[in-house]
Amino acid sequence: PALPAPDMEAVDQALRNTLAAGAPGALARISEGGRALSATEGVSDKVTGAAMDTRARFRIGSVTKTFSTVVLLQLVDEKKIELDTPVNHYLPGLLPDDRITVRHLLTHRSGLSDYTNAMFDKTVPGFEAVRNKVFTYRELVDLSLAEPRTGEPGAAYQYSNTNFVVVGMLIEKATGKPVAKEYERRIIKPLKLRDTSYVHPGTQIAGLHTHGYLTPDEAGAPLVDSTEQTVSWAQSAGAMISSPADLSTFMSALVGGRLVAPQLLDQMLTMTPTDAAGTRFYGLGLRRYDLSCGTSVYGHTGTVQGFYTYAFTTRDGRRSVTAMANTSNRGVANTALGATLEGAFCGKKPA
Ligand SMILES: CC1(C)S[C@@H]2[C@H](NC(=O)CCCC[C@H](NC(=O)C[NH3+])C(=O)[O-])C(=O)N2[C@H]1C(=O)[O-]
Repeated sequence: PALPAPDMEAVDQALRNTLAAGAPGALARISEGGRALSATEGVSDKVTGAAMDTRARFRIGSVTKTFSTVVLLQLVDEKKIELDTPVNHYLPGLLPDDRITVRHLLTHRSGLSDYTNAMFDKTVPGFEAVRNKVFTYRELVDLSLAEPRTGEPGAAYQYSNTNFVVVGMLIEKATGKPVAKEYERRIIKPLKLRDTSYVHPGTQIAGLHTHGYLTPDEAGAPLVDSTEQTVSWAQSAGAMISSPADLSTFMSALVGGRLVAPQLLDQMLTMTPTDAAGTRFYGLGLRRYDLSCGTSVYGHTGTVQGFYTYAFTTRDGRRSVTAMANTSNRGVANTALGATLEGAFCGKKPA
């Protein structure tokens, strides 16, 4: 059934609420049938006062995980990697448990702890300590292995960046190439994503881009411009740069079967619940949200210092939405921003 028209009033109200919750700016871009509806509020640069611009690039954080999953599943299709084979078969001795499989990584069921919890326990000091640092994948995995594991392999969903750092290692081992090359060759070029790039360890966002502002833990403390960083603490788990239009192109191409073989896309879309309400799910490097109007949308969220992103599409890929606020560590901003999805996909609420 065709979706109701987006409720742009509700979308814009969600953006205004996001600013009221502390974001300097927020945007939403809805693409459908070759047309786009956009809404922006506030500023993309607190110094110049430049307005938020849906054409501008920004850091997408963990939406990168879906790009990494696509590359890995293409390698599975090419018989270079098997989903239910232990990671240590490909990377001998890396993990302390031979039972951890490639699939456990993509479903966040490996039990490997997330090193970023300790790394960013104190938000601004943690960020300042790593913003110009360059880590090897191995160093990031070792940070995780220094902490207790969160459970037995396969036992439970427990989100961990470590899983997708290991995915990056698998991609580089199987291809002999840096992940940047594989993203470029397998996704960015074929889809003509002109505003999407994997930059590591450079700290700049090239071209027209939005500034991101990290909200400190201390109430009332000034926001920190966190736009420039290596994102080396995340790499294949979160270092991608993109734009609202490119993310919608990517997500609708993904569900439309243009990136991953049908039987592997089915596995990507095979979801397990991640919340008590039973409206949030995770498959292989992909989230599903069940919205209040009964529509299920597929995509990923991203939190990287100064940017919070939602990038979702309908199962048929006909309507795709990117929403972004240029602050992070501000839970309410994320919650307010999330309401854009309801307006964009569910349309006007019944009176
Ligand atoms: C599961 C998440 C939320 S966390 C994960 C990843 N982002 C990170 O791991 C960075 C976390 C710290 C970022 C920082 N927060 C603090 O420092 C708090 N002390 C901030 O808000 O900028 C990403 O992106 N994912 C999000 C996702 O997938 O939605």
